[in-house]
Amino acid sequence: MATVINGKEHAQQLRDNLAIEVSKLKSDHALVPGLAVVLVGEDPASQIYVRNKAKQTVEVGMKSFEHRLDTDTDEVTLLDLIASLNADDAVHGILVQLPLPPHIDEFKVINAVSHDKDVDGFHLMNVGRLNTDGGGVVPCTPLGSLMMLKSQLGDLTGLNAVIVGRSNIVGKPMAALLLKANCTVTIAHSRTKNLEELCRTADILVAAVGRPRMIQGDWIKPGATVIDVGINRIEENGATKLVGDVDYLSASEVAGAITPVPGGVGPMTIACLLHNTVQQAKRIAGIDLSDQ
Ligand SMILES: Nc1nc2c(c(=O)[nH]1)N[C@@H](CN(C=O)c1ccc(C(=O)N[C@@H](CCC(=O)O)C(=O)O)cc1)CN2
Repeated sequence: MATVINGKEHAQQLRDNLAIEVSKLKSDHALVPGLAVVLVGEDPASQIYVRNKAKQTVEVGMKSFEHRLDTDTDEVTLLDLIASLNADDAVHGILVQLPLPPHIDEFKVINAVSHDKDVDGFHLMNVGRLNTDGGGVVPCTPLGSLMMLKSQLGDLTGLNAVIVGRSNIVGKPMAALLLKANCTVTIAHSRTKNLEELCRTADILVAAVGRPRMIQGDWIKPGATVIDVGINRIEENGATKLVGDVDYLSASEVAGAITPVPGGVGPMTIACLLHNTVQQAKRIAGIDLSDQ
């Protein structure tokens, strides 16, 4: 049976370290990192994520600013709020929870956040940096996935990585990170031919397609490390259940290590958001990033 990569434990460890770092920033630099989270609408899952983000921000000693706007909020109002957060010295990180209602232009909103306060790594400047000098802010889900992979496998050099899914939030930045870690990287998607065969070549398989239990155990190379990014709510035996993009039962009989859903990548996404906020606060304050 595969080793279970426990995202909750990894996230707790990261938050414990961040709490120490935040405490030092306060005592040595009088700096309290602040994170503003903006939620437009009432998507139930987004409400849970935003609540957890705010709670954990406070738990590590940072300031949390929550902005909840009605579903029918117009784009100009949202852009005005972002402009005021960009100008607010107490705010070092700004996150606009996705998805946004369809009448709002996501691209415009993401790029209205100052790239210095972007903690999602979605701003064009940070996307560009990840794909060139690697110096910008890295999107939280891929960053958390990479941290768990390195902790599980050590050096990733030369490993064959297959990412199923080509989203801007996960698939593409994950590919950039694995490439930087010296993996040989393939991005697969809904139009990929011989997907099962391709998956069987992977030493590292990252599933980020948003299709419940799509990847079966016999698609996995024996001993491979599987990162399941999917978070799908399904109805089963009259109850709502959370499952990944990987069929966990069959996959865990073949894989060497696997992240569960829930309790895998999800908790690390939020912990990495806190990490990115601390990084941005230090950058804005001109504190050497290797200093703490
Ligand atoms: N601005 C952003 N929007 C969204 C992002 C993002 O990184 N930035 N990612 C996702 C949602 N997301 C974070 O916002 C997120 C998803 C899941 C979890 C999580 O902890 N999941 C738990 C299960 C929780 C549940 O019951 O639903 C788990 O997997 O154990 C955290 C964050 C889309 N939007």
